[in-house]
Amino acid sequence: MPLPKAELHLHIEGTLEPELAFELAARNGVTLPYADADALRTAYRFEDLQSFLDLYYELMAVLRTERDFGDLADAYLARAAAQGVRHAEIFFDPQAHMARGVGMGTVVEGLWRALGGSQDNHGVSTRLIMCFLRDESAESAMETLEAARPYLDRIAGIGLDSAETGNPPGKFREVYEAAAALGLHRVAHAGEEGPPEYITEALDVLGVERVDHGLRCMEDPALVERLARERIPLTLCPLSNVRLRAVDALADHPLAAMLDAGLLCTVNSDDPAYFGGYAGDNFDAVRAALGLGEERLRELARNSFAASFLEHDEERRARYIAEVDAYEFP
Ligand SMILES: Nc1ncnc2[nH]cnc12
Ligand SMILES: [Zn+2]
Repeated sequence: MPLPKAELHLHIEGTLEPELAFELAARNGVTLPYADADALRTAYRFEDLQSFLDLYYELMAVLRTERDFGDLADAYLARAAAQGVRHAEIFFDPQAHMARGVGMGTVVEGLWRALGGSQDNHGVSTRLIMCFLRDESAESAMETLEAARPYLDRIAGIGLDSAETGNPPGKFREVYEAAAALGLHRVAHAGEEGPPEYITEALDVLGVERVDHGLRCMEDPALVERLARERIPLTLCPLSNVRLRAVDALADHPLAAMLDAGLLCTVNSDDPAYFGGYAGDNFDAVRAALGLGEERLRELARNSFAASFLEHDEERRARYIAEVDAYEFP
């Protein structure tokens, strides 16, 4: 049995495996510019975040119906469960679908087909986090929040993703204020490719409760000290960082140094179909590359539940953490 863990940084569109992409393309009469799943896989060589995002958005063309979104999420939940994920907080990018004429209702209700039965079918509790695309306008983000109003009983929080450089968090101050007034949780990608100042801005201007990635905080010792003191969770994605060249190699990843600095780190998969591994694969990879011992792995798993939005169910959180404490490594 794998180490129990929560996954807190997972883009559902980034779980689209090439085989499912071709199946959905055939179902929806969409032509993909690749001969087959293997040919598509060979295109997964990225220079940086933008070169990944270009392919990520291109492949979304196959997602059209509620059934498609449900099948996508169900496939993820099955894989995640097999790797010890007990709780998943799942990002989705509605603007990328609405721009193609796929409505908010299709996306949310489609995802809910899988999420609604996830506890019973996979033993995985879930939360849904709606992300705004930071390379789109602040007005578009606000319109997206408005479009989500009928579905807010399904949505636990908001996030901010897509091309970071040149799109600082402060651009989205108003929509984050509006989301806070609606009682939504707030997170944002910051410090993946962008500078440490974006992390500070996400905290101070957007009021985020967790920072997604946050890797580049290590360039600013005062910021590291603050993040540690305030117990701000960071959702790190080691295999993503290697594939998108935020770090040269896994052995150079600062995760161990971040834990030593007292940061509340978690390990997640980001876009597992593209980056070579799901949550458990990321744990295995850092264990091997960084020589993390059992207590460090247990700390990462405990952190994932401590940082999750389970405030409505503290009993469940305590049960998950007790499972981590009792876990015996093989
Ligand atoms: N790693 C990442 N960074 C920013 N936006 C994303 N969208 C999907 N994956 C992302
Ligand atoms: Zn991400």
